[in-house]
Amino acid sequence: MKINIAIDGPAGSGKTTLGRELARRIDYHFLDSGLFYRYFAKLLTENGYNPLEKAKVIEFCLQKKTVIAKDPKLFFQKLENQQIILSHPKVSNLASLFSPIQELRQIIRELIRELLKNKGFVVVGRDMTFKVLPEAEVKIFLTASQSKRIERRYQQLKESKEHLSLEEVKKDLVERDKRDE
Ligand SMILES: Nc1ncnc2c1ncn2[C@@H]1O[C@H](COP(=O)(O)OP(=O)(O)OP(=O)(O)O)[C@@H](O)[C@H]1O
Ligand SMILES: Nc1ccn([C@H]2C[C@H](O)[C@@H](COP(=O)(O)O)O2)c(=O)n1
Repeated sequence: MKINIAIDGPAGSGKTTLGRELARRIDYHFLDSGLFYRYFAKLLTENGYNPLEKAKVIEFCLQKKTVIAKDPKLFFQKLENQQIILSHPKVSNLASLFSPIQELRQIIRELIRELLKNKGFVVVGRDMTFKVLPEAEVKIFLTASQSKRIERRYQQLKESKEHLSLEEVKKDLVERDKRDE
């Protein structure tokens, strides 16, 4: 019988690295909740919404959630196809503008719970073990010191095309830690 495994922890703690590898080894689906926030933020922006128009944003996202829940396979395919674009720091910035909207967070949490009900997922994200999937059969909380995580993120970006200075990486990660508190 399959179960769900939730991995939580701050930015740069290694959730994605561990989650992907674990899912590969035990032949589970891997789900990165951060991609959901990024997907919605990108879609909202492309459709002309801004985070100040809260009511409109919520209405749009509720509609999208219903459509996605009807055909999860198509949605997973879209996330897979858009992975590189969604991982871009520009999309990360968009996500951080929309993700403080509590109602949007609730919509995404409900969507994730709906998609995970058939089990067999390794899911990663910063509120996975206590807000989204508190009943997950296995819960892992990863952490590392802030300075280690800054160093890792800096190296990670250095290896990609999106090279940022150590100061920029530090500022971004410290801000993200504050938002996640
Ligand atoms: N245990 C580890 N030791 C050293 N480096 C690691 C370790 N785990 C992950 N890393 C490296 O740290 C970087 C960040 O890891 P990863 O993307 O998995 O973190 P994350 O928690 O998913 O971050 P975010 O929440 O920002 O998406 C990657 O370059 C990864 O290779
Ligand atoms: N469980 C989650 C996952 C992500 N977010 C927010 C935080 C960021 O603003 C954005 C992108 O996350 P990332 O892909 O960088 O991990 O989504 C969240 O609030 N809860």
